[in-house]
Amino acid sequence: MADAAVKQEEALVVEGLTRRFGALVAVDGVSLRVAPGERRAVLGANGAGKTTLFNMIAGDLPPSEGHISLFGRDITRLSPQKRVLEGVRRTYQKSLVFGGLSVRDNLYVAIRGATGPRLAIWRRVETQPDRDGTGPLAERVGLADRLDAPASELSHGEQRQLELGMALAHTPRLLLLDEPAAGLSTRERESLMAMLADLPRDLTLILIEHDLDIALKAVDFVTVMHNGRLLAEGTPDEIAANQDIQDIYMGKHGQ
Ligand SMILES: Nc1ncnc2c1ncn2[C@@H]1O[C@H](COP(=O)(O)OP(=O)(O)OP(=O)(O)O)[C@@H](O)[C@H]1O
Repeated sequence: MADAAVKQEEALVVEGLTRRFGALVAVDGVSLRVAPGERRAVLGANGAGKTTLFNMIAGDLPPSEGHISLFGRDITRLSPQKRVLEGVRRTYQKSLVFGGLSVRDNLYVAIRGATGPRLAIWRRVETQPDRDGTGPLAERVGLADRLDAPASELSHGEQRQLELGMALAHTPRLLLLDEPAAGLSTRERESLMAMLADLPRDLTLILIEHDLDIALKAVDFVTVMHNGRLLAEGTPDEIAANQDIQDIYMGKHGQ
C-alpha cells in the first residue's frame, strides 16, 4: 500500500517541559526534537537540570508543565513501566547492578524484567524464556568472557558495560544514558564510546555527559543546558566553535 510509506515521526519531542521543586525551577520550558537514530548529548554544568530532564522523559518524575511524545505518541502521563514497554530505557548515575550476582544473572534479571511477570522467576528454569539471551547480550557489551564473574568483581568500566547490556535487554527505541563515562579511565571511556558507536541506528540515544571532548566525538547533535534552560543547540563542530560555551560552561569540566 502506498500509504504504508508513512512520514517518519520524530523519536522524541519535548515541548515546554518544566519541573519545579518549590521555588526552584530545575527545568524551565525546555523544548527538544530528536530524530530517529540520532545520537544526542545533553551538556551542562552541575545543577543545569540534565538529570531532571531525563527523569521526566523516563517517567521517574512528573513534569510541572509540558509534554513528551515518543514516536508520535504522547507519553507525558504514562508510568515508567509503561514507558519501558513503549521502548524507553535509561541508566542512572548510580549503578543499579546487583553486586552479588554474576554478569549472566544480572543480564538474565534484566531480560526477565523485560519479558515476563516478576514472580515468573519461580518458574522451572527450563521453562523460563530467553535464558540463552544472556550470551549475545554480554557479547554486545564486551563481557562475553566475564559471564560467570560476580558483578562485584568487575572493574568500574566493566560495570558500566554491564549496565549498558542490562538496558539493551529491553530492545529500547530510546536509550537515555546518564553520564555513562563518569569515573572511567581514558582506555575504559574509549572502549565504552566505541560500544555506543556500534549500537544499531534503529536505536535513538541521548546521553548526559560532563566531558565536552567525549560528547563531541560521540554524537550527531548537542543540546546545552544552563540553569534549567536550553542555552544552545548545534552540531559538535558548532558547539566546539562556540567560545562562550567552551569558556563559561564546559572548560572547567573538561578533563
Ligand atoms: N528531588 C529534588 N528536590 C529538590 N531539588 C532538586 C531535586 N532534584 C534536583 N533538584 C535540583 O534541581 C536542579 C537541577 O538538578 P539536576 O540533578 O537535574 O542537574 P544536573 O544538570 O543533572 O546536575 P549534575 O550534573 O550535578 O547531575 C539542582 O539545583 C538540584 O539541586
